[in-house]
Amino acid sequence: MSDRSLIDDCFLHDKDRLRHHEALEILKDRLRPVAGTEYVALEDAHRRVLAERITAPRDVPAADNSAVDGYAFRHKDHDPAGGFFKLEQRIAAGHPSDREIGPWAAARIFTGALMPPGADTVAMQEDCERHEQDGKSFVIVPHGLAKGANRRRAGEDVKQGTVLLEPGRRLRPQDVAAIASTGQETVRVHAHLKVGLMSTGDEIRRPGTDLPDGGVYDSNHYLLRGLCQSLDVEIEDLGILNDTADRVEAAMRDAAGRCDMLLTTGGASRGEEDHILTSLDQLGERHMWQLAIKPGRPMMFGQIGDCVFLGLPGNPVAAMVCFLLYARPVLSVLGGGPFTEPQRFLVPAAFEVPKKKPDRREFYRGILTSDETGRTAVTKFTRDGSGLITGLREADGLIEIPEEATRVERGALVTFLPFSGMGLG
Ligand SMILES: Nc1nc2c(c(=O)[nH]1)N[C@H]1C(S)=C(S)[C@@H](COP(=O)(O)OP(=O)(O)OC[C@H]3O[C@@H](n4cnc5c(N)ncnc54)[C@H](O)[C@@H]3O)O[C@H]1N2
Ligand code: MOO
Repeated sequence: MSDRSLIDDCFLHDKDRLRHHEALEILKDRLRPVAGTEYVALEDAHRRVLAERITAPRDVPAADNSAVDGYAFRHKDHDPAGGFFKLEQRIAAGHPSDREIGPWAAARIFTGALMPPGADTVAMQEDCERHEQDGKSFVIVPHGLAKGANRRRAGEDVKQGTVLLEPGRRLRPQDVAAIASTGQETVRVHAHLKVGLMSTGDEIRRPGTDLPDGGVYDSNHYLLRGLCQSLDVEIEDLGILNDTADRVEAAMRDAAGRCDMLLTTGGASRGEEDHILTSLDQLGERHMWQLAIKPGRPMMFGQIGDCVFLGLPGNPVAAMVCFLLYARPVLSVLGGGPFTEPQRFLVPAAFEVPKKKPDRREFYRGILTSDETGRTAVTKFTRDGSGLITGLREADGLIEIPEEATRVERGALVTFLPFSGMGLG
């Protein structure tokens, strides 16, 4: 673990602040899953974190069956010129037949119906011709069908005993479908985490109320609520706290007793009106504060008893960037999942930055576009202010510029973190 984990000087140079990768190491080192487990019906399993290994108890599909509506027969009776078969039976899905297909015989068969004994190949009905003669039915099958054509094999999707899903997986619709395909009707998942959301600042007001001079509407609450909902946690709205030390401390103590995690915004830097830091130090332990990143520098991480504490900066852009980079993996681990890193892609820059401060990692708001040749490229939201929700609204993701970079050249490959790879659809 880093020896810079307890830096507490707001006025350090970036090179002395904790770096992004060191912050991730501290988080990984300190975090353990805390959510208990429960059984839920498959109807309620979407987005929950799996707490058991799912193994296929049987082959899926359970037996050979037809992939099309058509005619099933023995391939060896079908010569290169095609075949003329006597229709002897009719097999629909859910109504298997145990009657053997003999030489030059075929069964009318429908998609999903089990192959009759002896048959190994199916011709699609559109490719066949039917004939009625002397009260009997015949079918002419065209030439060129390979042995096994249009037959789905038992176990071709999943073999009995295959591990379908490991614990820790956040279940997507197709994962729930895979569990359903095994016949299992309930599934063990991690219980919802309880997350307290608290906004701070004398100037902050909820929408729907009058805004006094100098007032600011509490956009961060709705930003964090939505971000948390993408992780399916239970949210407790702790409202807005005024900037008085006693109130902030009492509210944090109270919430920490009930919540698995407490997320605050605002009051993270060390102005005289910023009480989050002092309250955390009074009530619990601070594991990090002040990162060499932009935006998001004053973010803090600590714990109050068993409650994990993340103090996000008040500026909305910094709050969102810190949530996606740090709060999201923290919530995932606490909830029984993996430490989720954002997806990263290298994309050509359709912008340039002539001068960037070294020693800190910067995150710009990135908008996908195409360059002159039609290739996908990324451009930067032009203004850098950390209070501009417009940039977040217009962006498709974040552009990550590493510590050592001092400029960005147009056309150079830059790292792009799509919002869709951080749980935001
Ligand atoms: N002397 C220093 N000043 C500042 C530093 C520093 O290191 N030294 N850091 C700057 C950085 S970087 C950031 S980021 C901000 C964040 O500081 P705080 O977390 O203390 O945030 P506040 O001062 O409370 O608010 C900042 C800004 O955000 C607005 N805000 C706050 N809460 C909300 C909300 N719920 N919804 C919408 N907007 C909100 C608030 O009105 C302020 O405009 O500090 C710098 N200063
Ligand atoms: O984190 Mo602040 O938003 O860097 O300005």
